[in-house]
Amino acid sequence: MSNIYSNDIEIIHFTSLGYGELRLAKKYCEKEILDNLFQTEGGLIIVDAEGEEVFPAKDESNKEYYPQLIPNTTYTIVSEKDLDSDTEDDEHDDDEHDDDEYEDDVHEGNEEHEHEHEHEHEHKDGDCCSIDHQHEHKTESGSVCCSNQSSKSEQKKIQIYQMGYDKLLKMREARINMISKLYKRKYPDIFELKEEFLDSSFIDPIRQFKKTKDKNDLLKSFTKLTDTKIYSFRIFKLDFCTKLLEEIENFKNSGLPTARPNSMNNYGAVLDEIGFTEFFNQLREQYLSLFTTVLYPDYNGDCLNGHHAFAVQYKMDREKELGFHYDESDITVNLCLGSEFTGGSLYFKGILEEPETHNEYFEVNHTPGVALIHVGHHRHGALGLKSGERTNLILWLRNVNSDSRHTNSDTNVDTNVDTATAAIASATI
Ligand SMILES: O=C(O)CCC(=O)C(=O)O
Ligand SMILES: [Fe+2]
Repeated sequence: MSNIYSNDIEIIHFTSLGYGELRLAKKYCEKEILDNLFQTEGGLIIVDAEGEEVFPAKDESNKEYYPQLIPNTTYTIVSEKDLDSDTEDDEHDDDEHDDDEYEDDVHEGNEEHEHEHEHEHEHKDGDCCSIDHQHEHKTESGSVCCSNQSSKSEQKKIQIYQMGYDKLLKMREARINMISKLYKRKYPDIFELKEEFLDSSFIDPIRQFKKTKDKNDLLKSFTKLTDTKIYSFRIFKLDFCTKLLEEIENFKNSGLPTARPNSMNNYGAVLDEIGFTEFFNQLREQYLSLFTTVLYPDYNGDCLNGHHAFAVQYKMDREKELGFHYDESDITVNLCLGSEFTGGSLYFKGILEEPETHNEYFEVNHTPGVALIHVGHHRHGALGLKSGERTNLILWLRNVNSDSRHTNSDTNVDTNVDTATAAIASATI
């Protein structure tokens, strides 16, 4: 695996059994930091690609030592606690064969989003309560009292899901804390949204609309691309896009913990984790919602109250394309930040819940500074990059109450939605 970081810092890749992946500079790979980032609570086990346990390890005199981790290598992190609960579950599970499939999902996957699938699975099965209800109904002892009707095995599933979800939240919190303490921002002034960042074609119609209340004024700078409600428009001035791109690079070169932006894209960064949550809350509340209310009232565009903001990156020697999928959002904004590239166009093939649109094929090229807006369940993918490097800012906008998969009762929906489910999968089709 080549080193993807431009300033040659030594990066270690970690995958955590069932809890996602992380990249981290070697200089941060101390035991305490790994314990915290992976919430192993002291029971850290590090396994190399050959399945050898490299930590805990003992030298000839039986003294425990911490290993030298090799850059550009992937290690698996396991916590003793997870192994313990795995064993306990197995012991109690002998008479509950119905649960086997579920147990496999929980403990053997290595993607955060597998929790998401479990959640979907529960809905398909007609479970009585969503994860958020479980949160609310949790008793002090941690047991779930969701419904008298739910069977013991269902309750157990819920508990396991809940534990995984809580752990994902804590892991996310640990990353955010570490980043807020150690990250040296390149452009500190861009972390707070200012009107001067906005392109005049974005802000002028808004000013006009506030005077006239005429929706046609608002939509003046939107170009309709398809009858299936794909539009293009500008949001930020180009020099802001360049600064944001440089900030993302600066963050990646810091070697601080970077989680995958979602379950499909391997490269990029979660902007909410590096300090942009309030920025995008304001962009959504004060500006984007005006447009989505008019354009997408039937897709929750009039009641958005949360987001997941991330950057995706494509480069010739690593990820070049993105498979066919739909987003875990109500509305998606996709803004090309640059820099120089050919290829990588997006293609769209109809909205998931609207079969009459499924024979659509619409391709659109990216232009730095230009954003696309589309229905989250509009099925799409990205064609292969032909040269250069492409970075896009993606905003998954949501009404967090409309679908339990999007909700997170631990966070204030008006200030930040996302989430452990930042895991939140784009679903592959
Ligand atoms: O590559 C792109 O611009 C699209 C990314 C995307 O569809 C996604 O992250 O959900
Ligand atoms: Fe997508």
